[in-house]
Amino acid sequence: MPVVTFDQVTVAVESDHSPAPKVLLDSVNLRLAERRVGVIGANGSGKSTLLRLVNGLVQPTAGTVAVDGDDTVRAVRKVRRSVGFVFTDPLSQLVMPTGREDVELSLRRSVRNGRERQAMAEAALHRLGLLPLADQSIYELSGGERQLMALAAVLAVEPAVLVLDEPSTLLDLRNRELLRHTLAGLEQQVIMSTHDLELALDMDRVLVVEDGTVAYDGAPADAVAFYRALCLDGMRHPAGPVRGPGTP
Ligand SMILES: Nc1ncnc2c1ncn2[C@@H]1O[C@H](COP(=O)(O)OP(=O)(O)OP(=O)(O)O)[C@@H](O)[C@H]1O
Repeated sequence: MPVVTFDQVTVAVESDHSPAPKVLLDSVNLRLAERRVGVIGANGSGKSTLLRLVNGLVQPTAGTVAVDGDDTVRAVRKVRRSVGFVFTDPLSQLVMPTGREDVELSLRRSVRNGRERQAMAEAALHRLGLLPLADQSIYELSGGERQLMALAAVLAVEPAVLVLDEPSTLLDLRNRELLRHTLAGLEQQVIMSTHDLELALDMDRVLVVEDGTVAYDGAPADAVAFYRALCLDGMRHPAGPVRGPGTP
């Protein structure tokens, strides 16, 4: 299994609202060697930032991130060959008119032979039940269908590490189960952020990100319990308890 390491990683950006930089992640240390790593946490806590560091889409302001010892900044090309990244919004990823063309484009670098590439694309589309939609315009697909198509395009090249940023947001129950089943059958390492706590429970290890730090790191059930407590506590302050409509 690949090993992804974060060594004293801080990400800070210039802020329009304050002279001090805004800290998105603060001194994160991690060694991820499990097959299934989940990342959960509130909106804006830093999950996407953490994931984007793994393939060099975000660079650390301080510290280093490495995949099997390869620095994600200095060896970014090598890292990107082994790390596949699936975005939350499939339209920021799918660039070709149809899903089939997109999957074939993904394979272009690694598979020179055209027929072989077509066969591999066919297999990747088949795996996610997408063959009937393969030649339809991307813009005529539903959000969930596009999300699966983006996953097929990344899975086709069989990256050693698969990073998924909230992959189930647009999926219905059936397709969410298909995603779970697909992830369960993958050989490679998966690092996935999600708001779907049931999906998080399928992982081997779960990180809870809170305000730019890893507030909990451990077994999925414990991490989910920690996160629930954190959220419910958060609802009690600073604005007071959340009241439903009609609450006196
Ligand atoms: N380039 C940037 N410049 C300024 N602020 C940023 C930038 N990227 C992210 N942020 C801020 O950093 C924080 C963490 O963002 P991030 O996208 O990592 O959160 P998240 O946990 O993935 O949230 P969500 O669950 O809503 O997707 C947010 O407050 C966000 O507004």
